[in-house]
Amino acid sequence: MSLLGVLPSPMSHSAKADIKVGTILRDTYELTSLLGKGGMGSVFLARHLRLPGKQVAVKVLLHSDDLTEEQYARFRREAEIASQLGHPNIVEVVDFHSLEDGTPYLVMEYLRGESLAHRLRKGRMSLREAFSIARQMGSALQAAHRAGVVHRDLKPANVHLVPTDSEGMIVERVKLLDFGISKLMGSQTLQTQEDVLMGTPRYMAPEQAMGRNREVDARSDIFAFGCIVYEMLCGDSPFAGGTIAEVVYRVVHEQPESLASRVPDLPGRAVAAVDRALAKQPKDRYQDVATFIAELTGTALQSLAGLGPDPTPMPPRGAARQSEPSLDENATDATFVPSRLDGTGQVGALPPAAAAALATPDPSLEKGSTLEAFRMATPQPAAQQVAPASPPSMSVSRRPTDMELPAVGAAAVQPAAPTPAPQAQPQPVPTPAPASAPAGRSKFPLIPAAVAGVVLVGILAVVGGKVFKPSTPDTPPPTPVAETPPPEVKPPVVAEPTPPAPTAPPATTPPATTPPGMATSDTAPPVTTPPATATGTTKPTARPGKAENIPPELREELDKAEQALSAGQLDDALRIAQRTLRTQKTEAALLVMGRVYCQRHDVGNVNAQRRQLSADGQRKLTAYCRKYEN
Ligand SMILES: Nc1ncnc2c1ncn2[C@@H]1O[C@H](COP(=O)(O)OP(=O)(O)OP(=O)(O)O)[C@@H](O)[C@H]1O
Repeated sequence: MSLLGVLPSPMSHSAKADIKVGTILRDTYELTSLLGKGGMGSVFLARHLRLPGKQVAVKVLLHSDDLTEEQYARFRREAEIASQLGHPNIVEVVDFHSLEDGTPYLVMEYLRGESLAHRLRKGRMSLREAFSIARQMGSALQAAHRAGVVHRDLKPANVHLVPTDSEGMIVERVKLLDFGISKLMGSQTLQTQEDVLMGTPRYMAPEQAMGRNREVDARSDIFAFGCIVYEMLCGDSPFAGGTIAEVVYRVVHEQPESLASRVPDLPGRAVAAVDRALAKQPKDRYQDVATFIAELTGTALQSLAGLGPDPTPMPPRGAARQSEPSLDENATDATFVPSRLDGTGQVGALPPAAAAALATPDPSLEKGSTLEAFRMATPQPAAQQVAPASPPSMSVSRRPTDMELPAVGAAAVQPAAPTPAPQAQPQPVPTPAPASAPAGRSKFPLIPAAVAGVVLVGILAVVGGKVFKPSTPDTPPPTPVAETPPPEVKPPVVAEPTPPAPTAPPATTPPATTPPGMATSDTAPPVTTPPATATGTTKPTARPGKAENIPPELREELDKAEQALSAGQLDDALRIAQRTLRTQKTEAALLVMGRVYCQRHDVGNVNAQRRQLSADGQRKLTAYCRKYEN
């Protein structure tokens, strides 16, 4: 059953009020505090009422009485994509449901720690720390791209740094968030329509800033990734400052100040890699994330993903109608989502204040979101960002400049073939419309018009030459921060022909013991055809009716997962088992995961695993879980 099976049709959503702290969703999740508000909804910390001690983050779609199909599709997509990618560096989605009134919500793992955006307020990072984060991001992005998904809204706010226990040390695990506007490669759904601005201007690739959404592919993510690496290494984003129009202009036309002049002690290799990632033309950028990471850090990105059959990309969902933009009134540093240049008069229909914001450089935007230009020009309520409830303070000290990392000799991942982008076509110059907003189109009529205006400005800038003279960014010199050892990139476990990802370090190997109540044969039982996954995709499934054919290197990984489980290292067991699923879906991996969830009393996930098991596997899991009841 698809995640959407539980939801009513979009048109039936009728929530009349914002959800409040204290609300209990479906007798299961009690909202305990507000974590923040984004463009799509509010994110709450919540506790699971039947699993004492289990905390989750619940994202509830706001204003669902005004919900358009596009917004609904975006929300649904976020849930589906994150749950199906199942990568240790991508936030885990554990549930998706709707309130009695139809308001959809999605339940994610609760991420402690802080966003990369928050971290970057302290200034630039050491090379070592930046590389560690970049490698983990790269691993997640590579998995997404291989699954046919382009994120399209990579920015520091969507990268979370989670302090994690590993092998007796605290390391930081990167988690990528917010697949809300991601695009399935080759899909022609709403997300690929032309002439709309989607993403966050400061991190948008030129083709994206121009609204050429059919040209957006994995290489657009690489551009955004390059912007983030630039910012980590020098403390400022490459295209920051000024109005939205100026940012768009710079993204499309101007080279940012070279990292070499801003941070002279950076290795030339890193400078060159970032320069190439930021190339204006997709064909001049890296064609895949693995090559970018290899050239940036000097060490190839490793992944199990190349070992087995590629996961089947999720089929595009029914194309939802392109309609209202989905910027929420409370969006903070939010993402632009579609506002059409459809000749309805919305193009360029800027309210005077927004038009002024486009034309006038605003130095106060140096550090903030480009969206803030509109917020300042339009009477929007202040955005809310609420600090997480008692985030553990993670004192990760950095080392003094550590400009060269030793290369870990490792086999390069065979890069996935990039999706070729169509040749850029000259864009027609839209005719500016009168500066008045059409009434009654939206609850927040100014923002869509303003967003559409940005696209117009971007296109005008591209086609008509230098429309705006951007102000010279007044950037303070980077402050070298002497800090500490960031999370190490762990030495890989070599598995032939391709070693596993360095972002998911293998568990230390405890003595192999059989887990309590689990026969050894549980790890590779004969299986029958498992039912379709909860999300209805066609990932490789275990073979029916005979023992699984598991390659030796995968078997080795599964053994490690078993050993970690029996040693009580649940995180490691889960991570290793999940990692193997990216190569081949096996009953053994599903059983390891199911048993981890049993021990954690995570009923929802136990059931999710159970549904994918053979009858025999289900029996074994049930027997095992009995021991952990109560
Ligand atoms: N799983 C999570 N655990 C902890 N905090 C989270 C989680 N998901 C989101 N948040 C926090 O909730 C806030 C809102 O997040 P959300 O993804 O809705 O919006 P956003 O990314 O800020 O905006 P937009 O979606 O418009 O780009 C952010 O501060 C984010 O860090």
